[in-house]
Amino acid sequence: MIGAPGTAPAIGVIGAGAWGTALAQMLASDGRPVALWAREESLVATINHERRNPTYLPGAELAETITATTDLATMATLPVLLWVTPAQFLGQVLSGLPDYAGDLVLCAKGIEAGSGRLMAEVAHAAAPAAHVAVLSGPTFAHEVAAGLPTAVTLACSGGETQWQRLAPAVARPTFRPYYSADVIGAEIGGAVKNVLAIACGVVDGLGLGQNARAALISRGFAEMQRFGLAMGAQAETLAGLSGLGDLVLTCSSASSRNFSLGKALGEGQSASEALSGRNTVAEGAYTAPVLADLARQKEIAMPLVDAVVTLVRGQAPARDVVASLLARPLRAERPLG
Ligand SMILES: NC(=O)c1ccc[n+]([C@@H]2O[C@H](COP(=O)([O-])OP(=O)(O)OC[C@H]3O[C@@H](n4cnc5c(N)ncnc54)[C@H](O)[C@@H]3O)[C@@H](O)[C@H]2O)c1
Ligand SMILES: O=P(O)(O)OC[C@H](O)CO
Repeated sequence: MIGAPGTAPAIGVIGAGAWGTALAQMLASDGRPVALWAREESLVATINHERRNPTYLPGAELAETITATTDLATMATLPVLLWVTPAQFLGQVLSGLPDYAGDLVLCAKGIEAGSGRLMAEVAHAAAPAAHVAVLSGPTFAHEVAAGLPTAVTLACSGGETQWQRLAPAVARPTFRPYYSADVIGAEIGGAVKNVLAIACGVVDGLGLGQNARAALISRGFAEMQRFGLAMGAQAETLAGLSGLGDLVLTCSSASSRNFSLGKALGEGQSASEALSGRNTVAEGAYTAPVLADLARQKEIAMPLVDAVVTLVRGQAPARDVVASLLARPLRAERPLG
């Protein structure tokens, strides 16, 4: 049983990394009980007894109404689960709950390497009866945990009926979801912006200036639009919180793990040095190669994404990669041309 008798949670969070823990804290901010699943036994004990998560979200004092557990089967009894394991582990962990039939809100941002599947496709295959939604937007975990305001896209595969169920379960005074029915668009914005944030970090690490960063955000958004529209996303979703909003956030701050990975590459660290020794996930490094493959299959030009692949594979130094991007033939600005 999760929680004290009479205080059983109606909502659970799967994954107690920085984002899962911050979401649990946000959901508990009005005193409601929240169940939080972690893989690590020791982390469960620390959260329950010391009210903190020093491994993934240091500095936050966690609400008393959060109860951590390693028992996935108990989580399956809850009607709403926010799924926050990193993108590459969604299928593996969700396969532990194949019969889950509640609302499954996907919060990871990435594309599955190997299969090229977006998160909702992975979820449909692993738990076919679940009602999938995607929550994505400009959300640094430490800010959300501290109660600072933000807004997100909540894209519901079950349309407005599902939104009517989920909005009150997820919204809090400083956490404002906006409805969308465009699941693919919400997923693509979050996955692509992580890759572009690595590129922006490289620009920062090389000291190329703020003009270059703004130019990269704009040309990166053109790549996101080209890819997204070809995959069936709606333009308004890509221009919204989960697309452009999150792109601007993640490309502007070393608080982003993806940006800081790129910054390290720009400062001259090798890809293996920059990637090793992290216990936090920079999703863009795993999404970039599979995204580049998907784009190639669809004959969509994504030169910035290709450049990030070259960098995370350690195939060329950052300065050379930037030089070859700048030497590309001049062309019209049209994002979709
Ligand atoms: N941190 C943020 O600010 C933030 C905000 C929005 C979205 N996200 C997204 O949320 C997702 C999770 O990121 P995070 O920041 O919470 O993670 P994190 O980097 O803080 O922690 C890593 C997580 O991966 C888990 N993990 C490691 N190996 C695993 C395995 N084999 N199987 C299952 N889980 C494993 C760890 O238990 C931990 O929960 C990512 O897709 C990220 O893009 C993060
Ligand atoms: O730290 P990052 O780069 O994983 O970004 C975190 C969130 O996705 C920002 O919205």
